[in-house]
Amino acid sequence: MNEKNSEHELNRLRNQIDTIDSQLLSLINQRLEIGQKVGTIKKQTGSQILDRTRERKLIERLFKLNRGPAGKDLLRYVFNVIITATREIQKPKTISFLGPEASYTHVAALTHFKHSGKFVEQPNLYEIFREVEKNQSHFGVVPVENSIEGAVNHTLDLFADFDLNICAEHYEPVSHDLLSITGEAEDVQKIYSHPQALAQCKTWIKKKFAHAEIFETTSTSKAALLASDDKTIAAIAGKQAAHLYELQSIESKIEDYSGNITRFLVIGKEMPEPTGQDKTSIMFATSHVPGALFKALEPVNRAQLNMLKLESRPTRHHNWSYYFFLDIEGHKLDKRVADTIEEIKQYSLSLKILGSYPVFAKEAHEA
Ligand SMILES: C=C(O[C@@H]1C=C(C(=O)O)C=C[C@H]1O)C(=O)O
Repeated sequence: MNEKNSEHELNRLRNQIDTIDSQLLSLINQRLEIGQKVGTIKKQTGSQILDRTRERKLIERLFKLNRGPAGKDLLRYVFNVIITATREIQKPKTISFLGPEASYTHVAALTHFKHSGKFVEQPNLYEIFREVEKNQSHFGVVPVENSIEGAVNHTLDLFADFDLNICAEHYEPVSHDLLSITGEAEDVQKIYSHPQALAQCKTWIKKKFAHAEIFETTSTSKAALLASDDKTIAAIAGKQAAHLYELQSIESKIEDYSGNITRFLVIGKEMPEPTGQDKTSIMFATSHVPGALFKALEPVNRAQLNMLKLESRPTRHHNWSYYFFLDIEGHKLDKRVADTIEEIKQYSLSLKILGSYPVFAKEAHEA
């Protein structure tokens, strides 16, 4: 095929793709409209939006119908997104995240909710908790722990101030870029980022940008936004922020350790049902006497429950008194878990169940 012919053929094929895309768009919208009608019936009959049996049958039917080249994984992935959107339209959800757009919390929120819902940015973590408490948002997404830097203390402290449930957990890989308008290292005089990201890259910064002044921002995307206005500012942020704020990468993967991952929590007022693979998070304060923590944890050991995490934070009410944040295996409706929590309560000054929720399964968010 000569150049002219192949260009002609390419145009013809792309026109076909455009026609198919128009049909797909129209079909997706038709499906969503039908979903809305199904939603109205469910509301009248008082039935639940989610119908897992119907969803499973629907996917199985498509697998049987399929003649390729699409594989099962692709079909599951594509239809999962469409089904999530169909569920969402029956009962729209509002989700608060740490703004501005393209922060890691935003990315985690989008991935967790499969881009379905109304995503609203908040200027800080406190506002996320407050929006959910005031019923302005159904859910909030907050970072709680990073594999390099450890606990996000601010989030833990907010659990003491608000009575909200943990409804889910989400793990999101985090890889940082140094970003600026020009993408030239010699233009950089200041480095902006969230304290967690700065800490995750501190050795790299010391080695490569010892001369730069460091400034903390409320989020990595806020740093990117500020960098998009001044070529002497470089932001440590993710690829999504680079894209959104039209920044160039000076260097990628600048975190001090690879495999960097952040655990996020979805907070809300819902209480997830047991799934058989759950975690329960509690917080409690022990009295300031020798052996208090040991006594409080003994029931966990006796019940042979797996302890998944233990963190401590000052209560801020009295010096040297602490809140302990404990994650254990199982759901609070499991008798063994409920009895253990009752026992811990007896050795605690106060105890709050933060929630029982399914253990994160990566596949659930891919498929
Ligand atoms: C549309 C419905 O509601 C939900 C969405 C489904 C879908 O997108 O096909 C299927 C089952 C339900 O979880 C339904 O019940 O048919």
